[in-house]
Amino acid sequence: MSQVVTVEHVSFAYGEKLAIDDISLSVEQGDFLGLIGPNGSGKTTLLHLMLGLQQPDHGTVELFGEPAQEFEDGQRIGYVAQRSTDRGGTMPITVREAVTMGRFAHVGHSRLSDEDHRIVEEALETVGVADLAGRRINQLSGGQRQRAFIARALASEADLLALDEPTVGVDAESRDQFYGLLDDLNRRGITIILIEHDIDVLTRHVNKIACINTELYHHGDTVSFLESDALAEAYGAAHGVVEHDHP
Ligand SMILES: Nc1ncnc2c1ncn2[C@@H]1O[C@H](COP(=O)(O)OP(=O)(O)OP(=O)(O)O)[C@@H](O)[C@H]1O
Repeated sequence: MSQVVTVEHVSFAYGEKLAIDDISLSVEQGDFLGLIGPNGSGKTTLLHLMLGLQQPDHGTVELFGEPAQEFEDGQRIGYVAQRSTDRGGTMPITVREAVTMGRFAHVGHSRLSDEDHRIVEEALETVGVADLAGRRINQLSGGQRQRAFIARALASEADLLALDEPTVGVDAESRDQFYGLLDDLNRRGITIILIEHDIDVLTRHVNKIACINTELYHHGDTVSFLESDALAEAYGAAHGVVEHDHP
């Protein structure tokens, strides 16, 4: 089984504040990995380190067998950043245009071929946004927009999807549909790393869990995670802030 991401003894601090402390883990091809931990426990930071978007202070990260900071094959990775359900930061382009941009990595600035257009249309169909293709991205609901982002990653033929709380602000039904779509993509062999706060939702979909709170508390299959004390330990640890449903 080939390794998609390999993290070895990685530490990272923002100034004096240690955010990631000596974490080692690997993501294998075909994994659907859930990243869980309290607020401020370092999930987004670890994801950025895994994708080569931030450089570790100590330790090494490899992406598809190459040092993450030197990794240039960007179209192999589809990254849906936190808060991308917000309308504000999104360019006023149509869904089809956004998904078509996913093909540019393959063809550079040359003209898209019929095959490229076919791949774009197939990606729109697969995630169920074909009927929204002419709509502007910033006029979609949060759930529709997330699916459009996934379509773009599919059009680029990404084999790793990384999603940071992709369904914040999305209603429960759309969220279930979205995670059903991720299950389908994972069954097709796409490796997925997902940050999601709702542990019930997370454990229904992923097959591996990394539970962190600055340090790694558990990395392994979902069943062994549920049988362990990792969650209580990570949420009880001093680093992060435990979430409450009510203030
Ligand atoms: N740019 C930054 N500068 C300084 N500190 C930061 C920065 N980004 C994050 N931090 C701090 O690093 C720690 C880890 O943050 P990170 O966003 O990785 O956590 P998280 O688990 O993703 O949080 P959440 O669940 O709230 O999104 C937090 O204490 C946070 O305040």
